Amino acid sequence: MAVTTTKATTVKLREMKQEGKKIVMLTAYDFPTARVAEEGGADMILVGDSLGMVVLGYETTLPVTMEDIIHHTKAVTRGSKSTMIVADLPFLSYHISTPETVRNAGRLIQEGGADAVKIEGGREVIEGVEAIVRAGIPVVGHLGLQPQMVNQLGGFKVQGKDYESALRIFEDALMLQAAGCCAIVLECIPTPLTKLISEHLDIPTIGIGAGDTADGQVLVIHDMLGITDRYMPRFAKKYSELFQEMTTAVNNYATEVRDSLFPTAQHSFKMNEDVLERLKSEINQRSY
Ligand SMILES: Nc1nc(=O)c2c([nH]1)NC[C@@H]1CN(c3ccc(C(=O)N[C@@H](CCC(=O)O)C(=O)O)cc3)CN21
Ligand SMILES: CC(C)C(=O)C(=O)O
Ligand SMILES: [Mg+2]
Repeated sequence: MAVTTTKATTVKLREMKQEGKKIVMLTAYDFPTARVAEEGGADMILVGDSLGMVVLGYETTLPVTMEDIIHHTKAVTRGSKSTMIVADLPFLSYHISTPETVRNAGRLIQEGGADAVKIEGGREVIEGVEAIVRAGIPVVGHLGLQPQMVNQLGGFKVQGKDYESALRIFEDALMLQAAGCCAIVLECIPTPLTKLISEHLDIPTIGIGAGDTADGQVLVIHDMLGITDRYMPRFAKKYSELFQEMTTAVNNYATEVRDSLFPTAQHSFKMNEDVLERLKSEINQRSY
């Protein structure tokens, strides 16, 4: 049975912040991860473009397309009925024009079945955010480390450490709230900056590598379950070692097959003795 009984909404998110209740967000990319996130009690699921890295094996999130996100969002919505689902707007889906931005955000809702969309960026995406919100689509902002900017940043690095960049992120957060965002993800910024932003906003902040001063937390499910054998960001905590567990299971299966220990009667099907005898004599008679 689902732990979360009522689906989080934009209104509920604000209430949770006011009541000091931390918001729990987790990524999911398919039916089983959505089931686990929902049954585990997440308030929100993010179909992140990180799927390009943890599911599709790319080096960055840049190759991820609208079709990829829609395809995976459909699987996630089939796996979770009572959790608010946010889908990432992928690279190039909101950079060309405002009409194209609204169209793409709308596709994530209409085709994917998401409840809200997330968009990376600050002042440069305000026009797009306002237009999406005007269409009735809840928007989550994303500041600090914006992985879609990796080639300009020269790597996945902590942001907002100096005065100028910290002030810029702070101002961008206020502008995103004014533009109608229902929450803002803060990625890889110093904890004191997260605190300042969270205190000055009415909408909740959701941190990843942003310390304990955000109004909620988000992690990539493959990181926290330990499903990946790739590098892990330092901020990601492993609550399980599933890659190791799954590899051991595969290894045990391989050994049992090679040693003829699997399958046993338990995993096999019987045939009526009479039927078998008739079959054997018929095969003999026809001399196959
Ligand atoms: N598996 C996975 N987990 C994530 O959290 C994640 C993704 N993929 N892909 C999209 C973005 C990219 N993210 C990342 C990826 C790597 C680091 C990382 O390695 N950071 C260094 C610090 C780098 C520095 O500041 O010098 C670290 O040691 O954590 C950080 C964020 C977060 N997101
Ligand atoms: C890291 C989170 C915030 C994200 O944007 C993603 O998973 O794509
Ligand atoms: Mg993302």
